Amino acid sequence: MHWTPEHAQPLNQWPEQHLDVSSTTPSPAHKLELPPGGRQRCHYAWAHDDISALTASNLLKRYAEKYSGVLDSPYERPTVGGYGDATFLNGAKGDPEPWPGPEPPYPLASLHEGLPGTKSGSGGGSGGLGGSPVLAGNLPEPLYAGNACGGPSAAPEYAAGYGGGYLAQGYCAQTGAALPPPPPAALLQPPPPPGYGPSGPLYNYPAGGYAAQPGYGALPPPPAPPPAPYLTSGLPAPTPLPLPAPPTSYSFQTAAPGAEAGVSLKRKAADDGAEGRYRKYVYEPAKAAADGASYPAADSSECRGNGFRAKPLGAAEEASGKYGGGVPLKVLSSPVYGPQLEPFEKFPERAPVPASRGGFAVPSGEPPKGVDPGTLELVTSKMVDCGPPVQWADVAGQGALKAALEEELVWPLLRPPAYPVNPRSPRTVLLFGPRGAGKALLGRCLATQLGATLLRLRGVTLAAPGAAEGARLLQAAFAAARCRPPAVLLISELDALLPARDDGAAAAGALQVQLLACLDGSCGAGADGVLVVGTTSRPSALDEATRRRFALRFYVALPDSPARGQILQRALAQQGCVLSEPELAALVQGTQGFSGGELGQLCQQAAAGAGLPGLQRPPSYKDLEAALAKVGPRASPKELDSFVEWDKMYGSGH
Ligand SMILES: Nc1ncnc2c1ncn2[C@@H]1O[C@H](COP(=O)(O)OP(=O)(O)OP(=O)(O)O)[C@@H](O)[C@H]1O
Ligand SMILES: [Mg+2]
Repeated sequence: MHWTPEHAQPLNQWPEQHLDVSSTTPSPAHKLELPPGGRQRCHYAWAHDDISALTASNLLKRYAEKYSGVLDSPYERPTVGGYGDATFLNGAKGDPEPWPGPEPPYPLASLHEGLPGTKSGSGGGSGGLGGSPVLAGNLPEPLYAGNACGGPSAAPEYAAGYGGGYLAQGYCAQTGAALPPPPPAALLQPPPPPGYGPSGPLYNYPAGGYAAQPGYGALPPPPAPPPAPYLTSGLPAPTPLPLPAPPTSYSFQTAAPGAEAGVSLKRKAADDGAEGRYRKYVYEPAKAAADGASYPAADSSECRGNGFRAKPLGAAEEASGKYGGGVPLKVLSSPVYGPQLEPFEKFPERAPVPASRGGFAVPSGEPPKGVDPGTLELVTSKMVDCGPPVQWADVAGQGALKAALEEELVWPLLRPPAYPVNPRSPRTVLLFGPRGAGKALLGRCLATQLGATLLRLRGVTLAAPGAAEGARLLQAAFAAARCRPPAVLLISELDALLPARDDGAAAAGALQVQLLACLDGSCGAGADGVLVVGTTSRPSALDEATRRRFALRFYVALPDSPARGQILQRALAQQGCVLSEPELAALVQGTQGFSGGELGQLCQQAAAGAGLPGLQRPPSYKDLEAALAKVGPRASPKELDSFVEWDKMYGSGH
């Protein structure tokens, strides 16, 4: 400052002059009250804002020397008790008042932004560097306009856990964790909105990473999160995003959900969440029976329905009796779902029937009323199915259908007390779909699940001897079923019992009349413990009277690709043929539209092509390719469409 005589006068008489700035720290006498609003302006008598070039360069040089070390040195968190926000924000030490008035024209990040608990967007003394809080924190006050008027002379210090009035609601004070030195460049930009960090990854997962998804196997936890990148916005990391919904899919071995025709989204949606629920339906290649049969033949002398072994009654069997009539059954508990799923429990053993009565006999020893004993004997010997038990897992695919059958039919029949709402659980179900799609197989499976004796009839067989004879056999079958509960009466090709719509032959009518009477319960079908399963590949041939007699009507669609693969593998394994993965995949692809029955025929055809009977070697892929020329799918696309249409109109959906 150049001394002149005017300067001898008292200060306040000094003429307005420009200040020759040599320090920006005004002496106490010059400390200004902050003007309301707006940025602080310093107007001293001698202040003027143009300084000589020499002075400016001296200043720059001095500051450059003085602070070059600071800029290069790592950021050290200011010690406790240093200057708090107040100092910085207001250029007046310890002044707790927030920066008065409206925010400065643009949201400057205050010195403390970037520290959890700092007031975001607050008017701040940080000047010139565009909201570079921490960098600003490193720099001396000359760079802060706010401090030009009495700011601290040293880098501001932050009280650990600072919680002064400047903190916006909801922010927690910095807890003393040293902040990593911020990337200076990143701090030169205006603070991004909360939740967005620098160009690096979004910091949005909890410190411990995501918990493994329940049920779908523990997802590998994501790598430990990097140290929280300093968010230039100065805001604490946003709350973690909600965990992603676990993936939805059936857990048992079939195609992707919905791949099976007619699978209702409702049921799928209802079941998607039950992880592992359908695990019990997983299709397991059967243990090839010694004689190569698809199922180990049961010992027919012990035939009790599906080849059950007789076993002395246990206490549980005594206690039951719901379906036992005179023949108490072990109380079946419904299969346990979910991860703790037990392997499908052995279906109950049926109580032994004294050998003297053999075969299918009335528990009380009395033949059912109105039924000729000879006919009864015929029915018993011809109709009782002594095939091996069929578990859900023996039926490839059909996941949603199996679940519907179990929930709407098996459970209510097995556990009436658990279903008080529906005192009369359905006792009639119609399975319709293409030939060989597995309708009879499912009927047998129902008998196994119910621990029931299985009586099998074929519409064609009943109709063959004439309607009158057929009607008599039908009546005997129902009576036999009634006196050996629980029993499943499986009537295949139901449509054959009805007169062909076009010829209206009266004879067949008698058969249909008998069928409807029996379905109405007049010959035992309504009795407890008798389930009638009708199957047809011509549902449209059923008239309304017959259709309405079946409380449930389910579409048995052709197997999807995974199911075809499982059926092929099982059939070929029984012939000692093992295909490579690519060969099996090609075969599955090449048998699109085949039913389970047709796949079995294909394998038999291939085996036949693999050498003379008795000299056969296991069929090879080439034999299968050759067999494809002879065995093809019977159901036409038009026919398949008609099934879907009928299902939409009359099906129970699943
Ligand atoms: N989903 C499946 N899983 C395993 N095997 C199957 C499946 N579908 C059909 N099969 C096999 O195909 C053959 C025919 O099955 P099934 O008799 O149940 O067909 P269907 O629908 O009753 O035929 P139809 O309409 O001619 O009476 C059986 O050997 C059965 O084991
Ligand atoms: Mg059948």
